[in-house]
Amino acid sequence: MATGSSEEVLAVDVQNLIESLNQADDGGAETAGNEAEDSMTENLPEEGSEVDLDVVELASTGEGLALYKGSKRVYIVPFAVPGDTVKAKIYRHLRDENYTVADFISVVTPSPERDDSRVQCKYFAACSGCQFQMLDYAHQLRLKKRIVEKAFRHFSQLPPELVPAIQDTIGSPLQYGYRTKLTPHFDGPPGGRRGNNKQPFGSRPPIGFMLKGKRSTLDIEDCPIGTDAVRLGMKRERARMAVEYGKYTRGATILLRESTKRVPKKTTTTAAEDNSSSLSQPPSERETAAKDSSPPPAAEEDDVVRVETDEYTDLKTCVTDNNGTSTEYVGPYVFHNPAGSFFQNNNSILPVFTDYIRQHILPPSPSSSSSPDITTTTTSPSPPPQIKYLIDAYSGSGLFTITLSSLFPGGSVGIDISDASITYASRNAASNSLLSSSPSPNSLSPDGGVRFLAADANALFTGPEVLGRYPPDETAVVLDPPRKGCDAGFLRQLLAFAPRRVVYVSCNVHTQARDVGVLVRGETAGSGLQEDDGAEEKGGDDAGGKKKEEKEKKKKKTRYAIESIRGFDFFPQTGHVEGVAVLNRVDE
Ligand SMILES: C[S@@+](CC[C@H](N)C(=O)[O-])C[C@H]1O[C@@H](n2cnc3c(N)ncnc32)[C@H](O)[C@@H]1O
Repeated sequence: MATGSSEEVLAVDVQNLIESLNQADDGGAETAGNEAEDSMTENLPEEGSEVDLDVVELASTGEGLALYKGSKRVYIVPFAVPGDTVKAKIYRHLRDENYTVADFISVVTPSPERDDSRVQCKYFAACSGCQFQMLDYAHQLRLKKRIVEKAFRHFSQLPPELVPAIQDTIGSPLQYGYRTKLTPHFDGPPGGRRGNNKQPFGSRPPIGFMLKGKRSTLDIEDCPIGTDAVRLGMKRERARMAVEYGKYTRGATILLRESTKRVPKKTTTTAAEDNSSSLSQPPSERETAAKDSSPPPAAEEDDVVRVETDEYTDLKTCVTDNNGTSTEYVGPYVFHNPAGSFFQNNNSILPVFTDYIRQHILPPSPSSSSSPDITTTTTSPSPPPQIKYLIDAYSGSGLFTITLSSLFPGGSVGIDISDASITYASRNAASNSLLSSSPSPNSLSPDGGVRFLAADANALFTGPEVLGRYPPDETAVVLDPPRKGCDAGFLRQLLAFAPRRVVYVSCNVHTQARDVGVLVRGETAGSGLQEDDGAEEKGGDDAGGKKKEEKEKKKKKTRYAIESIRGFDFFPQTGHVEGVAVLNRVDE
């Protein structure tokens, strides 16, 4: 079970529910372990039978946790919310995992929170996505706040006093029609083993998403969380497959990625053209339209969705070529991306989200904060130095590096393991007039510009570039790793580097909580760095004294305090939430 995986998250929720049931029980002395054993020896309903279950909790994976006839065994049932009584079919009793998995059949008595008229998708309760559709949106946001709370309670391994109250989840402006990327798939023809099956399909295979709880694909005509352009793309791809299915001998995933061509209605000076546009200006004060060098949409007029505003017309199309380019606008910035590589999937929330990161990447000014600045040492009356440098680890095609760069006069560097994303990141910096004046495209020199490096994030700490050139006291780091989080080596090196401020963004709040726990507990700065042999100390001269002082400093523990944590709803109708944790180095 990988840390922060759905299986682990579910297992933790089940265990906590069993413990709370035990505590509520009169005979509370019984342990969760005993209870689990009892639940396996009790008469369990037969696999395949249908039973009524009372849903008492919502797991952080989006499923309901239910009980059967007063027993304390936990049943996992999807598409159900606390307060529901549902009819479910027992799928499997999992002895090791200590729970039973069941398929949802129907609602017997609805929870007061449930209103099925809210459901906008005809595949609800069959497709594995979008389990929250029956809930009011405000309620979905409250549930996501709770998911973040539980993640930090159970996965950070921090005492409660070190975790501030989780703030309210910021909602998505669009709650349907928001996903700029969908990837329906189809399976290969039956009867063959991977790769060896050369038989063509006899008819168009089902194209869609996984059936909930099954290893088969549900044919999906339309997906209402997709944007209009993506939904049109889905229709077009299904029509193409109805003709071309015979060409395929294997299963495949179809890329549907929205791309925007922005056509201004009146001439505006672009940031790229305006030489007076200063890097230190916030984007709101720059001219609006960033230079768009994207090609015009090649699609037929029928495949173009037009979105009109006072200033421009957006022509939205759907890219299906993984090696193609997609273009998105976030506020005044334009981003070109390799269509098959990572870019955030909900464009509607990105202006709100990137503004929030802009507001929090630097410490609050003393006048705007009632609490003392915890990065200021208590013994020194002098204010801490200004933060001038930004490191964007796991930068993708530069979303944060570019939207934050005007706050960092010293310079910004983004690093990502994907060559394609970094090639586009440099192009995006140019399109937004932010390229460094330094001639070498891979140079990290902090000269006020924006730089990108195609490498593993650990490379930040292995060369002299960042360690030598980005003073930790004047550097902020934004982290946005993939779902599995940061690796232990990266966190150790980050602690050794000890930047003043860290903003950790993640689409998996469980691995985020784990990693934030590591940063808050801290490690000895300098661990992993080469130790000196202490020869100079023996002389007891000035140089020796300095060396000793230096060594003492290295031994100091670097740790962080959490300033704030909150979720952003990038994924309405689902149980997923994007977390943002803001951390300050604690100087002791
Ligand atoms: C969640 S995405 C974030 C991208 C970007 N911050 C954004 O919002 O568009 C995670 C990124 O981490 C990159 N990545 C994965 N493993 C990495 C590693 N070991 N070192 C550097 N980047 C990595 C992926 O290529 C991907 O672009």
